[in-house]
Amino acid sequence: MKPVKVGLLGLGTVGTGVVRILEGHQEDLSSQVGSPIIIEKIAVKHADKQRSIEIDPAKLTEDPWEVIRDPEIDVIVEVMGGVNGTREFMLEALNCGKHIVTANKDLMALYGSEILAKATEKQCDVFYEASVAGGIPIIRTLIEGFSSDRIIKIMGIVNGTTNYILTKMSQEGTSYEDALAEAKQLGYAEADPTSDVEGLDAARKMAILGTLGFRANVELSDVQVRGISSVSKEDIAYAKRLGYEMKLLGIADRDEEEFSISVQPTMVKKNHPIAAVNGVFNAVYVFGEAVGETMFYGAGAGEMPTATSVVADIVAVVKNLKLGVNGLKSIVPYKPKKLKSDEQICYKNFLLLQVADKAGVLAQITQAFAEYNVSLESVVQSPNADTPDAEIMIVTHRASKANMDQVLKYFEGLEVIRRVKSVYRVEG
Ligand SMILES: NC(=O)C1=CN([C@@H]2O[C@H](COP(=O)(O)OP(=O)(O)OC[C@H]3O[C@@H](n4cnc5c(N)ncnc54)[C@H](OP(=O)(O)O)[C@@H]3O)[C@@H](O)[C@H]2O)C=CC1
Ligand SMILES: N[C@@H](CC=O)C(=O)O
Ligand code: NA
Repeated sequence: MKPVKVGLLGLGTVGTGVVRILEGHQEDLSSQVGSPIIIEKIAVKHADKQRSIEIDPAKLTEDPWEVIRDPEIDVIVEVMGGVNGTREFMLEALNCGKHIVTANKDLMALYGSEILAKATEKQCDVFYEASVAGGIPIIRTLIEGFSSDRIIKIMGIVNGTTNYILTKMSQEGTSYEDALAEAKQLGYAEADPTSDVEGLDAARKMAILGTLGFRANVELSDVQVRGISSVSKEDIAYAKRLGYEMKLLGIADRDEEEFSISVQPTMVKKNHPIAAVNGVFNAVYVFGEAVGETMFYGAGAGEMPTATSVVADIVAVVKNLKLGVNGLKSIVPYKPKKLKSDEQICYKNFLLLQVADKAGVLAQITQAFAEYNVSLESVVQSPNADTPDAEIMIVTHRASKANMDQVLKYFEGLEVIRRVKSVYRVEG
């Protein structure tokens, strides 16, 4: 049994987990694929860095090209991150006939179609299960499990860092800054956590899920993005008071052939299963025309859950090697991309307004909604303890994004509205 040789690019949080699993589960793995899987070489930035695992120093290099061009290596496992440079490494690895396993959603969201096309040309596998929702096998599920169905909606908590922060703020009253520092320390956050908190990491993952679910080429620029940096403890408290949990939700939904994809802080009704997903856990809810409701749950980030998906992808590559069927499994989007207009994007909204506490105010506000055909589900007014003003919480029925934008514009000219404090999408 000739061993299958793996070259690792990166030995950080995820790379370390990959080494641990490949070493710790070697017997199980080799009996599944019929060969030992061994790590031949590892590229790192700092070869002399102290590591939490023991590594033969002869395997380490600071030159990724040495790994990519090593003729002994069959599979390149890319867990170093980044886009520029990494894209070139991946394309060259494919040119050298090597299969790729990557956890890099930035790369797959931006250059996935180029990399997958090259893989098909070179009859190589490119698997990227760890790039979305860490340890949850959601990519495999969309490609294989739902190959027979038509996906109508995908709704996901796909960023562990922000779910950790929102959960800490909601359940323990932790400050945003402290919760983010903890998420960094636990290895959940990206090298630059701005992409977590501003929703970009989730947007990249939703672009990948949208492409797989709708079989159209969804690009990052097609995803409307808002992060959690403006979510206050007060917003979370108001959400709770009305029976909702605040979550950073990626939502991809379609009507017939037209779809929209967004990432935004969303108030989710407490009885929806996704509202109960807390901490670093992720969940992806998928509604298929035939299957109906399904939901997949698990750790979305962290060393061992993410490495589980990476190693499962290595196993898949090796099984294909044995069968001689590499390069056949990537989904090439074949449907035309038709994005919904703002008139077609409809959902419920929550608004928190600070208003003058005097007669006729409510009438002026409801008039604005009536003007733009937005119907209201509930209106709650309460005094504001710190000012002579009042606060009004409003939940609308489903309304088009275009009409809601008009209402908000109208509010800018209303003297009785001191401030629109918050606006959130509502689900469930
Ligand atoms: N952390 C997580 O929970 C998850 C991460 N991912 C993705 O996995 C990838 C890796 O993440 P993570 O393990 O957290 O990242 P880390 O920052 O922990 O590790 C990065 C590794 O890559 C090495 N590296 C960086 N740049 C270079 C370079 N130019 N040449 C050679 N080696 C380099 C570093 O070397 P050195 O150690 O010497 O500094 C380090 O070992 C990213 O794409 C990330 O988005 C996906 C899902 C979950
Ligand atoms: N930073 C990401 C890591 C996994 O993709 C997250 O927090 O989800
Ligand atoms: Na996954």
